[in-house]
Amino acid sequence: MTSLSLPAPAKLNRLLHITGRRADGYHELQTLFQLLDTGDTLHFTPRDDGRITLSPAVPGVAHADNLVVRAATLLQQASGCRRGADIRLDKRLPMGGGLGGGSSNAATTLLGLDRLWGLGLDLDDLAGLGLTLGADVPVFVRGRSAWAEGIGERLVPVSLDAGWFVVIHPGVAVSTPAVFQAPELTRDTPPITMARALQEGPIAWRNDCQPTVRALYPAVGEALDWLSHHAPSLLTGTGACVFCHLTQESEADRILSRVGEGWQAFKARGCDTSPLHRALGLL
Ligand SMILES: C[C@](O)(CO)[C@H](O)COP(=O)(O)OP(=O)(O)OC[C@H]1O[C@@H](n2ccc(N)nc2=O)[C@H](O)[C@@H]1O
Ligand SMILES: Nc1ncnc2c1ncn2[C@@H]1O[C@H](COP(=O)(O)OP(=O)(O)OP(=O)(O)O)[C@@H](O)[C@H]1O
Repeated sequence: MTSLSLPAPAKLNRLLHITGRRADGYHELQTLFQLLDTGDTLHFTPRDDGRITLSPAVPGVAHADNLVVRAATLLQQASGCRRGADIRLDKRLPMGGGLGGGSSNAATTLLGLDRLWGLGLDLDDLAGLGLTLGADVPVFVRGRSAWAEGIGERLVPVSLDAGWFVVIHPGVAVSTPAVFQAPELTRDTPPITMARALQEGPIAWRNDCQPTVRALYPAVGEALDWLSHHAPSLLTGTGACVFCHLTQESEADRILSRVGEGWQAFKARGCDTSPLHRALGLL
């Protein structure tokens, strides 16, 4: 195989409950991951000398810290593969946006290089490797919108009401560790069953991080207030992005045409199966 171009889609957390805190400081969550048909694109070309190159560099992220490079190196170590790759990353997703951009880049790298290097690892192996890179990586490796528990690694595929989403980035980067360290964060939401969450539907869905993020980042609150005038709106992950769900594309276009300057906004379609897995013929 000479080269491979693959999507790295975004996710939204349509519900996010924090149900506890583990001894290692990580938080136990219940969440509904919604995959989107929009995201970054990665291009992989094999090398025989074992080197991993990445271009262009992601501003503010050192080469060795980039989740693409970390995923590629981890895969080399886990498989004993001596091949390398030149990787190009077309970045569209905002960083620190709660859209899982870095995690999705890592998942696409794991699946892309597994294919390019002919390793034949299965999705269980790749999801296990991915979890060591970040809590959001496994859902992108498995490629299905899902109900998730644990720190995001116990996944049950679900079919969500796909429709359209308007996503607004209010121009601030939110630090995920800072939100999870905030003393006032709700950490004791009683666990619910997946069946109950799905039965209650979007009207009842909320994000336990939202009050803390509103307090720490007023710009996020402003975006939420503005979008809520058009449709019920929520924070995704730890932010900074906020979103609303719409049945018609024309409603999304109408809202987008009114978004003021200073905010980055886009529309995307929800999907139950990842564009990555469709591109690889896996689902
Ligand atoms: C909030 C979510 O976006 C929901 O999808 C994810 O749980 C965050 O996943 P992520 O960005 O992949 O997070 P990681 O890179 O694994 O963790 C970043 C930091 O956030 C905190 N963290 C993250 C996830 C979690 N369940 N509990 C935590 O306390 C930890 O301090 C961790 O050091
Ligand atoms: N390839 C990458 N793309 C984006 N961020 C990266 C990448 N590699 C490392 N990072 C680091 O990871 C951090 C989180 O980036 P990411 O785009 O995944 O945020 P996020 O959308 O808030 O993710 P999540 O929803 O998983 O919390 C960035 O601030 C950056 O320092």
